[in-house]
Amino acid sequence: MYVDSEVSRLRTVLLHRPGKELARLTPRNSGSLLFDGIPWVGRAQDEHDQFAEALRSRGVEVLYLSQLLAETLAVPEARAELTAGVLADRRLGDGLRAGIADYLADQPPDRLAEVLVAGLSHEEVKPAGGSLVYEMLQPNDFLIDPLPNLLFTRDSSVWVRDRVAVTSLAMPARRRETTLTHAVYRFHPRFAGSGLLYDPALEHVEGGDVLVLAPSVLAIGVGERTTPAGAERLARRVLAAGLAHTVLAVPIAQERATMHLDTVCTMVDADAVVMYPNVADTLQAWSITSGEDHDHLRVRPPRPFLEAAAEAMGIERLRVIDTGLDPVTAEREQWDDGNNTLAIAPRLCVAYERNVETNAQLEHAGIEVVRIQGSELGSGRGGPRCMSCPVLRDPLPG
Ligand SMILES: NC(=[NH2+])NCCC[C@H](N)C(=O)O
Repeated sequence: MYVDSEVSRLRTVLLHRPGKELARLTPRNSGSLLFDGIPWVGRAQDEHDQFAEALRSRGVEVLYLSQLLAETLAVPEARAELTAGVLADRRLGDGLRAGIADYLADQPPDRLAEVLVAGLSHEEVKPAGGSLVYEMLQPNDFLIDPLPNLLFTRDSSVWVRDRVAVTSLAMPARRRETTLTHAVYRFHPRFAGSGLLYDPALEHVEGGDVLVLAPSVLAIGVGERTTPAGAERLARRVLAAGLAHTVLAVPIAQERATMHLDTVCTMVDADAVVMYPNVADTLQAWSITSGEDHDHLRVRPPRPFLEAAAEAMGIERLRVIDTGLDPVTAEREQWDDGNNTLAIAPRLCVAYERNVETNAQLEHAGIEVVRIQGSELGSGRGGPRCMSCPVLRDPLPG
């Protein structure tokens, strides 16, 4: 497990193939569950399988979160922790809690994993003892909420070199995702001994905001999800552990369209990014380095992001692939995750095929684009980068 850049050869990636949790979305709950439409589940799965195949056929090992979770649940301590987590929900009441506890105790690991991801609705359980809560709920109410955004594995954990940061998700609909990743990284044999850099109890940081610009340089978007306090905490941890010498805090508009830094900027080469043209000239960065001792940080006032990044990365210039799009096309394609590419290697990235103009411009600039369908996957507002958590990349040649 090792990641020191956004672009060096990708070897292992963590994905989540969407399942029954998507079938829980309705027009009434999709807003609070952070989807802009009601995806066609079977087609979303096909699209996701194509995405996984595009990676596999290029030599990338694909790990599936559900499988890791089921294997993790074979460990009694992990099972106890994750079960206790959902039972602690204060909406339940004692009668229903006991009924759900009995139900969960009867499930084998793979079904339990499915319940933890897809949730549990009222009609699926019948508590043996009396429960006012159970009687008063409607058949389709959730007893355990579904996690449709687990698909975006980028956000619930992020690797910085050989350490993993289990993040602290800001939106209520996503908080429980990190109980799953936290358990997987601590209890699954594959990750035994991995050092935890961050945990969900800390200030909000989401993985979509974290870019490993170079082996010792991190950029952290601060906006709708990651708070200044979260960026500061992660910066302290990364600097103290010697995993970076500079962390850039990058303010982004606190809007749905730009919920993470990776919705406006992703790397496509060791010294190049594709960036939403409407922000390319205005993005700023505060730069954070270590002060005299561990407790002190040196925070420098904001400067243009591209300048601050190039300086920290020790390169003359961070190239922006100029998509040259008119503001309307740029806005449409940004909304559909045109800037949210996943690099498999330098100058080779995966992108949604629908962003025709952005992809054409990337190719024009010498970037090979592996196009995938995303009409259904994209209804959750996330592209190839959001849907992937790199676990192993080759070290970036120095
Ligand atoms: N890294 C990303 N850009 N992730 C996209 C997450 C989309 C998800 N529906 C949310 O609103 O949280």
